[in-house]
Amino acid sequence: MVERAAAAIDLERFPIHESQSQSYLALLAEVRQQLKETGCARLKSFVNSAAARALQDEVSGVAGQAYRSYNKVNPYFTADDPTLPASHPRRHFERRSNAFIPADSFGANSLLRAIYEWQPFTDFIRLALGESEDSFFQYDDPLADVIVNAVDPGDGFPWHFDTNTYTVTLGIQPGEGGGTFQYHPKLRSKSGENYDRVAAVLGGDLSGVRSLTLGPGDLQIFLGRYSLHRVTAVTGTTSRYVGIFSYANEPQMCGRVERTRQLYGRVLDIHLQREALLRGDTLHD
Ligand SMILES: O=C(O)CCC(=O)C(=O)O
Ligand SMILES: [Fe+2]
Repeated sequence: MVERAAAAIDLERFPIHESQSQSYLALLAEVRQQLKETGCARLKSFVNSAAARALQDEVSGVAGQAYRSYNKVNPYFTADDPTLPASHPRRHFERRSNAFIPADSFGANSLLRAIYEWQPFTDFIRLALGESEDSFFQYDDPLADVIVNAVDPGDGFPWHFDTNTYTVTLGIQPGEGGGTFQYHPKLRSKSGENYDRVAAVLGGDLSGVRSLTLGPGDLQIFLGRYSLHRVTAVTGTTSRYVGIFSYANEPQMCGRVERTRQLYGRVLDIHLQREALLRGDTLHD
């Protein structure tokens, strides 16, 4: 498993297995700089082309297991607030169609999982994000630790801020057309929502917006909590596949029961048990 990850990653350009080397430190500095400047770091062809093709085959083989859910969302995933003016960003709702291929589709033989499980990969992501060993853990959720976001032709993902601080994605299949990842770097910050500028982008002002297509094998580290972003509608006949690797700041973190049911259409014992632990009982509300 470990060897598969090492063989899949272009270690000449991205020597993430040699943490003491000069080139490792240079790579780390470069990624950190990109994150500081734009909130988004992209390592093009991080996975070599043979492995990228293998990932495409692997994901196509389990795409039928994707769970689809449809809803209307605002950029903050919050409920409508009729006390605000109609033009307020929190009242801007767009249709979101979402299909996640759950993590249990990627078992012990999965190359996508092998990359996620490779310790040098986790360490590199952790250091790039400036996290310490006691504040950075793989997500402990067998349905959600490593998943694929599958966007079918006609679908997209409207403007939003992520709930989590960062998202680590791996391009697998871009789709024929569309499916562009667009983001406005650092549109909001800890100190303010910047609603005026958010409203401008929602209204079509793309002047501060950057666009990129995540090619097969490209790795992206993105600080999605502060940068408004979307995926434009996919066109053509093939779906867009992006692997999503999840991490948490505490050990043993897994999804809440309600949210897991929304995203995957089912829950596992671990979700019920952890929630019971948190709540102290297993009674229904
Ligand atoms: O598919 C992508 O490139 C990003 C999706 C995204 O923004 C998200 O899952 O929050
Ligand atoms: Fe996002």
